[in-house]
Amino acid sequence: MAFEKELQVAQLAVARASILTKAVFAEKAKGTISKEDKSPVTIGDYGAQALIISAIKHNFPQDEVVGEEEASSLREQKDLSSKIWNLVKDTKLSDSDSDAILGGPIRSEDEMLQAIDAGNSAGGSKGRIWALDPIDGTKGFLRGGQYAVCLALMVDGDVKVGVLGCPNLPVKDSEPLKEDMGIAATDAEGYGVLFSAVQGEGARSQPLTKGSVSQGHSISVSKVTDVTQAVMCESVEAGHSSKGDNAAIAEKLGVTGRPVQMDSQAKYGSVARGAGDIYLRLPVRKDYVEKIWDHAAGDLIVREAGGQVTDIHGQRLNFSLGRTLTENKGVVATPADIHAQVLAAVSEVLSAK
Ligand SMILES: Nc1ncnc2c1ncn2[C@@H]1O[C@H](COP(=O)(O)OS(=O)(=O)O)[C@@H](OP(=O)(O)O)[C@H]1O
Ligand SMILES: [Mg+2]
Ligand SMILES: [Mg+2]
Ligand SMILES: [Mg+2]
Repeated sequence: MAFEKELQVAQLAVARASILTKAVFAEKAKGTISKEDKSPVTIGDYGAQALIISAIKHNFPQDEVVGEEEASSLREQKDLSSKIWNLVKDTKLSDSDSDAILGGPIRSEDEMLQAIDAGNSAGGSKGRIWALDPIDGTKGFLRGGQYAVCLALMVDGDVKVGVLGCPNLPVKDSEPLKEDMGIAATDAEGYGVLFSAVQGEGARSQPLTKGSVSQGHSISVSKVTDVTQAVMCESVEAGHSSKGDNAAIAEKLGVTGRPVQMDSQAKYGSVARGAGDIYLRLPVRKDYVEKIWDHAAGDLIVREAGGQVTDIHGQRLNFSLGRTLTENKGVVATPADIHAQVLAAVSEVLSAK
């Protein structure tokens, strides 16, 4: 199998970081992390980024990382930094062999800050570059809803490995999508999924555990042929995707059900395993440019599951241009069989505006 080591490290690193994000959420729920400590999401973001980058650098020292967060402001906030360090130093996988693969614990607070800083790659079309979103769907994380820990490896600008840890999604692939699904599910029985894909080798899912990873099982997009029966998913935040355009497209397609709103790349995971059929992300503002870490893992996972992912103009997402998707606007992710039909409706609605 290609990229076997990379896949294993990525899966374990995402699983370990998810332990931290769940701990942060639990502390917030208990009130141990208060608003004065900055938002819990900041603590989770930095902590998860540090853990994942240190695992990548331990195994692949030459690789670069495009990470969402950077540590310069954290260096000036000593209290916040030591709070994050207290969580990071104690976060480990319960299986010690698996934890050792990641290089074991980070050794010092300074090393933690250095790891966060190492997410500063400019990206591009040359070499091995990881794209990392330590918490995608920060709003969802805060409300106890969907969020994802997202990691992808690109080689020469092409996504080769993608991993999504979704702590609040149901384990069962066929569970129908619901808006309140997994609300504050942190560690509840039956919740937490780890999606993965390697280019050319299909997409898989398995329970997101605290210990180790397995082969998982193969997943595929839904076989929906009658688009009127499709389940659509969209962002929760109106500022991230145009709800009005989405509704107009649904009407044009004759889709009868209401769209399911969920935060984060959990939408890509849901389409990849056929729990949802159509993910539309329609630009709200002309000037917003999508970030590669918000899409790289999900793009590969959906395509490897038999889906098609393009922007609103039908172009593949181009991850080789730097930290952003400068050539693309919006996202249309569906099973390959209905993509042309959905894209046609998207074009009609958007060009009529
Ligand atoms: N204006 C605008 N348009 C499009 N996208 C935006 C915009 N502003 C922010 N973002 C990015 O959206 C990421 C959150 O993902 P979703 O939009 O899928 O989830 S949500 O339902 O809106 O929370 C979110 O990722 P995180 O910051 O990791 O949460 C942002 O990178
Ligand atoms: Mg994000
Ligand atoms: Mg994020
Ligand atoms: Mg953010």
